[in-house]
Formats: sequence, structure tokens, C-alpha cells
Amino acid sequence: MSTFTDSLWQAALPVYEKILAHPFLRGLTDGTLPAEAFRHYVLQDAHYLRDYGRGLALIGARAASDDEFMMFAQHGTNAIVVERALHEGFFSAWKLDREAVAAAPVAPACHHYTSYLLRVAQERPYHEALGAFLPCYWVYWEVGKALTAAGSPNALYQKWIDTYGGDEFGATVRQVLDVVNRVGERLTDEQRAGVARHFVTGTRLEWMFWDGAWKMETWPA
Ligand SMILES: Cc1ncc(C[n+]2csc(CCO)c2C)c(N)n1
Repeated sequence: MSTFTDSLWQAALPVYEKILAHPFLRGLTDGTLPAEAFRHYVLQDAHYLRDYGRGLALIGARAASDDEFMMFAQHGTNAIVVERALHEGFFSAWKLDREAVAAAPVAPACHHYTSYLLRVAQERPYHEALGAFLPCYWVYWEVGKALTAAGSPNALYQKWIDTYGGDEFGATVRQVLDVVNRVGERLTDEQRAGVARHFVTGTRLEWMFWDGAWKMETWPA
């Protein structure tokens, strides 16, 4: 039987296909991604994870059930655990200390995505916020599986791929998909369309985050 989240995936499929074809992701698996672009990405991701964790805490506080609250609060904490692991892994290898990471400006794509997520988490209904926050999990899982199948000749890139292609991350994503399907059962068609709109927007912002890193985009003025 087709589920609510299946319909969300169908809506975002053209964007997901563009993500898989993007030179940043192609470059991770064939090894052609310039090291500076990867570094730009990981630095921006440290900024992203701190705001994403706060956004999860906000939507957790608005959840209809204690189980959903606990799940989002835990995932929010985990976003910071992952952000700290970047410091012990990639950043220490690049001799970047905490101050240097914090001082790196938040680039336009990251600024756009996190500003959007935090606005939706505070201002829009809970179900719409779920739509906006879901691509972060689901797109990364699908990308992780696709890139795991391809592999990378670069050990650093392979390490990144391993984070998102594994079963542990898959179990986390399934947990969130179950919540979205449960919430979806109570929604009208119009409300479901609202969730889908945010899901597509979030997926587009994931594409833009990789594209911004590929172009090593900074503020034009
Ligand atoms: C731009 C960007 N999008 C998604 C993720 C993946 N991700 C970040 S937090 C989280 C769940 C809660 O810990 C997941 C799956 C990322 N790292 N960077």
C-alpha cells in the first residue's frame, strides 16, 4: 500500500534526481571533488547542525505526543553530538580549532536553509514543520545508500559516506517516517499538500546547500 511519505517522495523526485546528478556528489564518489569544496561543505554543516538541532527542539516542543517530543528532543541533542564529532574528526585533521570554525561566515545557502527551517518551526503548523525538516533525514539516507553502493577512492569522502549509508542512520530515518505517516493520517488533503510543499522546498534547499559548497559561494557584497 502506498503511504503518505511515498507521495511526498514522488513530489520531490525531480529535485532528488538533480541532487544525485550534482557534480558535488558525483565528485565524492569518483574522487574529483576539490578538497576546498568539501571543506567549505563541512564548515557550513557545522553551522547548519547547530541550528537544525535547535529547530528540532522547537518542533519537539510542539509535538502532539510525548513519544514524538522525546524523539525530536533526542535527535536535536544528537545534531550537536554530530557537530562535535566533526571537530574531533575533520576539523582537527585540518588544524581548525573551535574559534576558527565559529568565525567562518555562514554562507548564503546555509543561511537561507536554516533561516527557513527555524521560521517554519516557529510559525507554521506542526505538520508543515515536519515536511520542512524531513528532507534533511530522508534525502541524506537515500544519498547515503546510493553513494555507499558507488564507494569513493578518497578516505575522507568515504568516511562521510559511511555516516549516512549505514543501518543505524536508516533506523533513525524510519522512525521519523513513521511519525510523518501517523500524523498524515489525521490531515485533510489540503493540509497534506501543505506538507508536500515544504518537503519539496526543503529538498531544494538541500540541493542548494551542496551547490553552494561546490561553488564555494560567499556573500556577493
Ligand atoms: C545540510 C545537511 N542536511 C542534512 C544533514 C543530515 N542531518 C543533519 S541533523 C540530522 C538529524 C538529527 O540529528 C540529519 C539527518 C546534514 N548533516 N547536513
